[in-house]
Amino acid sequence: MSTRIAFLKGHGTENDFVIVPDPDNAVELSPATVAALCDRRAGIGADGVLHVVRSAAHPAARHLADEAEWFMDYRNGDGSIAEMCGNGVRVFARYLQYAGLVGEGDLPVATRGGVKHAHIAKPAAEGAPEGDVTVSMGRAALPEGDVTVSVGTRQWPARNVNMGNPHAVAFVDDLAHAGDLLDPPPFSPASAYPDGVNVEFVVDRGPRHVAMRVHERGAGETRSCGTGACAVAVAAARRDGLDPAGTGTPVTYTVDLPGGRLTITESPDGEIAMTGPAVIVAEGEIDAGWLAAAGESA
Ligand SMILES: N[C@@H](CCC[C@H](N)C(=O)O)C(=O)O
Repeated sequence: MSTRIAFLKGHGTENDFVIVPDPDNAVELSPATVAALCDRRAGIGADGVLHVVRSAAHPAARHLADEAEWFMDYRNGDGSIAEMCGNGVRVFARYLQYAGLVGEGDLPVATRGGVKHAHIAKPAAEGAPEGDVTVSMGRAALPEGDVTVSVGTRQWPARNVNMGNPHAVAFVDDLAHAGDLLDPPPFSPASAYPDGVNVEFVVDRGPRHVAMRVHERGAGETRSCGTGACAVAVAAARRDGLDPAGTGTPVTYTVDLPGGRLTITESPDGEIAMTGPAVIVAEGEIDAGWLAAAGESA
C-alpha cells in the first residue's frame, strides 16, 4: 500500500495554496514536486505551497525557533522560493487554528523574510463567519530609481517597493490595459530586479481606495497578492502626498483585488498591517508514489 501525505487547500482573497503539514520537515518538496502539486490540471492546483514546519526542524528557520514555533516554508507555484507571502501568512495562521494548534489571538510566524506577527480575530458574533486575520508585515523599502513596466505598446513608470519581496507598482488608467498577463510584464532597467519582480497595475476607486491586478513572480496572474497590496497602498499614499512617519496618524487604504478586499494600514513608525479573510476549503491525502514520480519526471 502506498504511503499517503496529508494536505489541505486554502485561500486568502482567492490567492490559493496547497498546505502541507509537516512538523518534522520529513516531506521532500523539490521544485518539481511543488510545481506538480500546483498544476491546475494534473495536480491539486494552487498559486503556491505552504509547507508547515516547526522552525526548529528547518535549516532556514532554526535561528527563529525561540521567537516563532512555526515556519511558513513558502514556495511559488513554479517551485521557486520567495521571501514572503502576505496572503500565505493569513492562511497559514488559519490552518494552525483549524488544526487546533493555536487559538484566536496573536501568533508569531517565522518566514524567510523574518518573523511576522499574525492576529486571528474572534468571529463578530456567535455563529458568525470566522474573524479576519491581520498580519504585521514590517516596513516597506522604497529604493530610488526610475523603473518602467510595459505591456504591448503601452508603458508606465513604476514605483519600486520592497516588502521583503520585490514589487513594481504602476498606476494605469484602466486595469484592462494590463492585457491577459500570461507572461511576466517586461521591465527596465533589468538591473532593478535581478531576481525577478511581482508587477502590480493600479487604478483609483475613490479617496484612499484603489483596485489592482497583479502578475506574480513564479505564479503568473493571481487573484490576490498580500505583499503586493501593501506595496500598492504605500505607493498610492506617497503619490497622494501621504506619509504617516512622524505625524502620529496612521494611513489606511482599501485595496480591491479580483479575489476580494484587503485593508492596509501604515503606522507612523512605518509598520504595515494587512487585514483580510483566510479560508480552509478542503483536506485530503496525496499519494506519495505520485509525488515522488512527479519529482523524478521533471
Ligand atoms: N501571493 C503572495 C506573494 C508570493 C510571493 C511572490 N510571488 C514572489 O515571488 O515574491 C502574497 O500574498 O504576498
